[in-house]
Amino acid sequence: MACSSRSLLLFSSVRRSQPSIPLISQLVAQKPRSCSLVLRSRGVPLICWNPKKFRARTRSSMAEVTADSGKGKVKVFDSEEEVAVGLAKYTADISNKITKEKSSFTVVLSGGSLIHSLRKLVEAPYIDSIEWGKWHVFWVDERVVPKDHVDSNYKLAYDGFLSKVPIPPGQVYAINDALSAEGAADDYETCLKHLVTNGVLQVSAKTGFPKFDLMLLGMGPDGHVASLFPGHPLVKENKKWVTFIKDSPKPPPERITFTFPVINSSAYIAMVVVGAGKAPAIEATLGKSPNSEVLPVGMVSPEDEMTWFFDKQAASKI
Ligand SMILES: O=C1O[C@H](COP(=O)(O)O)[C@@H](O)[C@H](O)[C@H]1O
Repeated sequence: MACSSRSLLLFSSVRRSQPSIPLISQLVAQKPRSCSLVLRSRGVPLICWNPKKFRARTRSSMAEVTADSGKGKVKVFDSEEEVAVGLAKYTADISNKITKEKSSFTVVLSGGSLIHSLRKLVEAPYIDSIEWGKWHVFWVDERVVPKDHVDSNYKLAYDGFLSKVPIPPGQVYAINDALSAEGAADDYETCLKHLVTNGVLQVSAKTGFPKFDLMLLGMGPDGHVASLFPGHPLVKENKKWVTFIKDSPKPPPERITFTFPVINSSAYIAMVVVGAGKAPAIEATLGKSPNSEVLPVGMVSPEDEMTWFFDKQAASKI
């Protein structure tokens, strides 16, 4: 890269060191008199941007509005496709921030539509910018079924995400699918306690519950998060780290789930919600006159930062 105060030239190879969108934005923000960005593949220039065109692209392609709702940052995107790009950028940024500071980055996934929304993270430029070797992956909830069952949240994440990135297999913490719901919840809690003891997982100084770095969560149309359903007594569990349910209103009935004290002790939470079918629960939670009955999604409140990712349909009633 050659860069003078008012002019700037940037070369990069597409596969290994493609500049990230934030880097490009930063460079453009310096307002150099001239700026060429040339992405090269095996020495062959592929794309050339000038800053004026890039600014136009940025404006039209980042159709995103960010606001503060009082319950966290709200990002609304034009389409689900753009939600996926925004989520990839957000996740890569947090991963890079934490992996600069620590030797482990603890990430919790939900099942459901969240995994589809993570698809851009396994594409360039994001996949190449992440220190996958430091990732430790957990599930906020899991269905008590074999790992190769179509209902398994592990299988969903493996097929759509984990099989595409080089996270060491020993740092992917699936439930023990040979156990009962109760046994699997106890076993998972024990596993978390070991990870606290060996320093992979931290504990919140405020609550004494484990403090994960990032939770990437989805929400059901009824406002449930993890396997914590509206009106179910499990939403009030305040001692256990991991618990179980045998009467889930959404099949399959047997599941294990993190409890609210664990969810709310995490540093960052991204709540990813797309589609018109989820707009009523979002209205009840973030709308002008929120419902008197607080849905589980409305109880989510991490220690450091909450960010909501919506497409226009999910945000249509707020
Ligand atoms: O059953 C579950 O549902 C929720 C929401 O799923 P979605 O497909 O409506 O996004 C999910 O977050 C949870 O992990 C899963 O077990």
